[in-house]
Amino acid sequence: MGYQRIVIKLGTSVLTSGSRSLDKAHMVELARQMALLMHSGVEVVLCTSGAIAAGREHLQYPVLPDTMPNKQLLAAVGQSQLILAWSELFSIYGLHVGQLLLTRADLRDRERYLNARDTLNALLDNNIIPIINENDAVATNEIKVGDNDNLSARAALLCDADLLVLLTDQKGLFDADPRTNPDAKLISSVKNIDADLRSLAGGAVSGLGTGGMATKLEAADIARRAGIEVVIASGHHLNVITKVANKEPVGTHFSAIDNPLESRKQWILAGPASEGRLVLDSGASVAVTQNGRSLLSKGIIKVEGKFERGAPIMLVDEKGKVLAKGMSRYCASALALIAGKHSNEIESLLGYNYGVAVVHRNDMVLLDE
Ligand SMILES: Nc1ncnc2c1ncn2[C@@H]1O[C@H](COP(=O)(O)OP(=O)(O)O)[C@@H](O)[C@H]1O
Ligand SMILES: N[C@@H](CCC(=O)OP(=O)(O)O)C(=O)O
Repeated sequence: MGYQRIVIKLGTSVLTSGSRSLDKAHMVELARQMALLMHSGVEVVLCTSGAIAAGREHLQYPVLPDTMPNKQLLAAVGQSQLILAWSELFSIYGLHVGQLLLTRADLRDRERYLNARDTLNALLDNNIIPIINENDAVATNEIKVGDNDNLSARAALLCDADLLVLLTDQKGLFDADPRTNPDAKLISSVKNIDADLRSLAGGAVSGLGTGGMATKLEAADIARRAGIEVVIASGHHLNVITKVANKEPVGTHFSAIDNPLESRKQWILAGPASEGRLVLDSGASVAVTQNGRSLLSKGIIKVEGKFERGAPIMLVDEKGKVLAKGMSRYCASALALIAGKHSNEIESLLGYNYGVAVVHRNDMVLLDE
């Protein structure tokens, strides 16, 4: 059984072929491959970078101070050029495109998340290619990260894809950065993303890219935990898109986990970055990770960061190892008061009680390897 719905992320390095401007000739080739899939009944969602690069090109490489508003200026100008280019290229193959500019806020808010999902499905149901990019004009912190790798993973969760393809300027994930290590070897398949594997991935070097391999691994981990296979490959490999769609061995393949998260936990995992951290004692760490229990106040050693009730937080052990991501039932200041105390003291200490579990197991996604 082939893939039915594929999210394809094209990094800046692929769209510019390492130059300062969009490589329209290569974009035609990529559009041809995606059109071939669409016409064969495989649904394609395109997550495209390149707005900032396109903006610089359109304005003829203005010398601008490296400020956030100027990056947003370039992205705002470039996005219109980018979507125009994709619209014209796909029209060659008889396909229309629809633009979705998303931010983390759109994916954090459940209603906006569901609205975006409905739009994606409506476009695909009508054989129209959804084209997604970060809404850089308003999403300042995302421009600083500029991370379309993670955006494409969230798009894959949003549209319930069965494959995420991250195309870049390297053949895949290597055991070291191939730019600086000529002896680096390509890793062809990954069954588990652990700290050792993450340590192989450096940041962006191409100068035009933003995410680097580190964000590609973050994206791969989110997608695979939701049951979505992932491939990282070179956007310049001959027929890379059709080959990956046909399950030919190209790039680095990441297996999906056997028991994918249900949709609410996918939403927690792919939701906003964590705002706080709870340090758990050894007993709570075992209870949460090995016994699947909820986190009680007694097991909290330390509360780090400021966050409100319902905010996503990271649960770590005494050595700082990340154990889980969850939604806290209490704000940071309340947790600081009840940390280390027995659950039956909550009411007396706070004057209110949202329940014994500080983070309920149904609001928790385990991340320990
Ligand atoms: N272990 C690794 N394997 C492959 N590439 C790596 C690795 N570590 C760092 N990199 C760097 O990540 C870059 C790809 O990320 P990036 O420049 O952001 O491209 P894109 O624009 O496609 O996101 C590669 O050009 C490479 O220099
Ligand atoms: N929204 C930005 C995306 C930046 C980004 O993630 O770039 P890359 O690391 O090349 O995928 C743009 O279109 O330039």
